[in-house]
Amino acid sequence: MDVVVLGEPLVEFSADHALTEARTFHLSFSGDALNASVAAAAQGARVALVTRVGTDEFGERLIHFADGHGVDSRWMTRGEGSTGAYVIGADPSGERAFVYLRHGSAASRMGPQDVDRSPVATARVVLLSGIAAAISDSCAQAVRHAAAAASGRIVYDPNFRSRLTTAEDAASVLRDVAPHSALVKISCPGDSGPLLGLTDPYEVARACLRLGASAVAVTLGENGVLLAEGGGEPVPIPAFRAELIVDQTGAGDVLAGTACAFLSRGSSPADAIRAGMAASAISLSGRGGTGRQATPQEIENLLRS
Ligand SMILES: Nc1ncnc2c1ncn2[C@@H]1O[C@H](COP(=O)(O)OP(=O)(O)O)[C@@H](O)[C@H]1O
Ligand SMILES: O=C(O)C(=O)C[C@H](O)[C@H](O)COP(=O)(O)O
Repeated sequence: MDVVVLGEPLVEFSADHALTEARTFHLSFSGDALNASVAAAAQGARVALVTRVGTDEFGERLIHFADGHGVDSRWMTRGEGSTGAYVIGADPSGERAFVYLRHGSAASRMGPQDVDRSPVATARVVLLSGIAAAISDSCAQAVRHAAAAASGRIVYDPNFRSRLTTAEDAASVLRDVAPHSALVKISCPGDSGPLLGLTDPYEVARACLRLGASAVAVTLGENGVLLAEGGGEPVPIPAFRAELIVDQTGAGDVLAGTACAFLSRGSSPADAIRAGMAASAISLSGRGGTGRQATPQEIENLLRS
């Protein structure tokens, strides 16, 4: 495999109104692990998603969705617990409001044994996230186990979610996984504030290098990325101009998945991140994290522009 992603795909129900009033929901398929897997597969990488879904209809639909987007679903096993889901509403302030329906889900029952029976140890690049580590203690063990099994080939996205974990526990996973990471992608201030107590991107980059990551991409939304590699000074990379912004959800996941695809074929962290940034700018024109995939040609055109 070029890229293996460990985590929980989610069925997404989204509304254009506040959840206190919404009556109609749009169904799509998302979750950070699925968003990133689909983005990596769109670049031609051989991608496996390692997860569990329920034996319910939604589990079946998630597997079909992954298959249909070129993601190898052989390690999406079906078992006890329901398929993870979440509901998104538009808060009157414009902020997205999330309700998770994932407690005790099938994916939350994963553990180190799921890693052992997957291609993690032999994959070129393995994408792990703080969300995967946050959904249960056994999943946190699986993430740490995968980091050790693919040491030096890990891309890590802390993706802090205060509804799923504490800043203290999330920081502990970051400290444990960073030394195994070829690249840490951390959002500032969203992840860096709670996990590192830092909101200056330069300080965040240096702190992640000190934790042992080989390279760090500090994501700054429309302000792009600050990229740092061991030994060098951090370099700001401006965002590509998005032609159309429909939904920012999942932009970071698309960046991470696309960067994994490029790293797996030997690109430098800087080239991989630039490709990821191009893909995420294009993805903003689609709804949710899997609504719009950039083609390799579109990325090439944007990188040349
Ligand atoms: N409005 C935007 N215009 C252009 N690119 C964007 C915009 N928002 C996000 N991006 C791109 O997506 C990347 C990730 O977005 P960000 O919101 O920082 O994600 P996350 O917080 O999940 O890491 C950014 O670094 C940037 O390259
Ligand atoms: O909370 C979870 O478990 C999710 O997976 C939610 C989302 O699908 C993405 O993670 C979006 O995250 P951003 O890329 O930061 O917009």
